[in-house]
Amino acid sequence: MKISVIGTGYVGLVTGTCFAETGNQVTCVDIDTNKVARLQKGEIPIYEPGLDVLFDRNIAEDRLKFTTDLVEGIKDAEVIFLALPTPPGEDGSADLKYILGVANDLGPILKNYAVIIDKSTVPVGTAEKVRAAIAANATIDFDVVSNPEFLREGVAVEDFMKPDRVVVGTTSEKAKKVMEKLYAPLVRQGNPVIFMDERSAEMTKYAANSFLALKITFMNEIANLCEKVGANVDDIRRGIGTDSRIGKRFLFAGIGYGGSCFPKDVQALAKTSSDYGYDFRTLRSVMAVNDDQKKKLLPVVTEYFDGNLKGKTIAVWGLAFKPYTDDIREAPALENIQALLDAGANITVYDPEAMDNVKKLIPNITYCHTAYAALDDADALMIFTEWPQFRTPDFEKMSKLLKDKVIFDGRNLYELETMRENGFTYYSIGREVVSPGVTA
Ligand SMILES: NC(=O)c1ccc[n+]([C@@H]2O[C@H](COP(=O)([O-])OP(=O)(O)OC[C@H]3O[C@@H](n4cnc5c(N)ncnc54)[C@H](O)[C@@H]3O)[C@@H](O)[C@H]2O)c1
Ligand SMILES: O=c1ccn([C@@H]2O[C@H](COP(=O)(O)OP(=O)(O)O[C@H]3O[C@H](CO)[C@@H](O)[C@H](O)[C@H]3O)[C@@H](O)[C@H]2O)c(=O)[nH]1
Repeated sequence: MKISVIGTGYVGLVTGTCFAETGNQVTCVDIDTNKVARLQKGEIPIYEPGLDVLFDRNIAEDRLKFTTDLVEGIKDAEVIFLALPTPPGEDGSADLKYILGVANDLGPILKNYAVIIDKSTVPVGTAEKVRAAIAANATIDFDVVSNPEFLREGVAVEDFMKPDRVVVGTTSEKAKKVMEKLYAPLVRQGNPVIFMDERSAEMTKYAANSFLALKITFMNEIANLCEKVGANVDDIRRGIGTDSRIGKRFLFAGIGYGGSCFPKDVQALAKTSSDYGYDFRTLRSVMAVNDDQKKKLLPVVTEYFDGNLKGKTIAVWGLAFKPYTDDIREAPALENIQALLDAGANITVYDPEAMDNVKKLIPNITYCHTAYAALDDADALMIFTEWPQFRTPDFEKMSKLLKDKVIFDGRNLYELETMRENGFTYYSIGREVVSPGVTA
């Protein structure tokens, strides 16, 4: 098939590359000239494991192209993906200006029947708006389909190539056939392509993200209670996750959820609810609890240093909102670093992939080449991202480098017993505090 992808960010680039990999002819369009120039030179502008192999192969085999020219980009396309940003507007609703802007541009330049696919996360009713915007200027037949994307950053290629399910919102039989053909190579193991009306498809995406955010937030509240009653949240996770009705995944308590999706999508669903006169109380709680959770370790660190962080050096491990990505959107680390700086602390940081992105936002901290370099002469370590390389560090080396052997861990990386054996003071989430000389 001839496919066009408009918007070549995390979703667009993965979508374009993966559909080239299944043998289609793909052109990716973006208005960011710098990004397109890099892509045309064979450079991937994001860090996404496994994407490079597919990207290089499909460019070499001439199935994957990049352009800034929309007319050229959609020429002869049977399928046109909209993988454009939908950031939160001032009132929390998803801002549709990018999607509707492109929809307005598409009308006059469509020259053959095409299925236009909303891949972006968009509120209920958007497909109707996109259809109306295109139809206002179009002279030929087209369909608009809602096809939300469920990939996770860091494992995007795997999620895309082997999706748990594909959700397609359309009532057009013609579009349905195109979508079946497009996705057939990705669902050969029998994972379903679930057809529904477009409003339900749009809502499914928000329901999925909000439910996952709720699941994490519930565990974060259990963790907060564990700290008070003297229980261990990791044991509770294992104890409940083995119940197949609950499931093992997305039960890890921590320093709050971040990223480009959960925060904005929970907010957007809450806004949709209030627009329709429904008070979605669990969503309001999820947002409020997560805001607090992200700041949870700040008073703990401050109290440890007797209420005064002035002149203290805090080492930070992890900046990305999660491992295996350089994405720092809504990353808990950033808010915490800013608060520590405001309190007069100095910061030394290490992240294997995300430091370049943070440098642009927070230039006045020390970026280190290794995790250990960040610890040199620091008064304490804070951990915000569970990169695998932080999981089994050399505790002896850490002891020598840190001025004070204290760790504030927002991701529960270490066993309490290990920290006790190594003589650290160790604060984590939903577990007892480890203090040297104090037995469990
Ligand atoms: N990032 C994820 O993991 C993920 C997963 C599922 C769904 N989504 C949803 O997918 C959508 C895109 O997210 P993303 O993370 O890929 O965003 P992104 O910011 O990484 O990429 C969007 C791209 O669109 C380009 N763009 C903006 N206006 C344009 C225009 N008029 N023409 C062509 N290109 C234009 C931007 O330059 C940018 O490269 C959002 O709705 C998001 O909620 C994201
Ligand atoms: O048990 C868990 C799992 C995740 N998180 C946090 O939740 C956030 C989101 O993580 P994850 O869902 O893995 O990353 P995303 O790439 O943001 O993916 C989510 O958002 C995408 C964009 O909508 C969807 O496509 C995906 O299905 C959905 O998982 C991160 O801050 C994680 O640290 C936890 O705190 N505990």
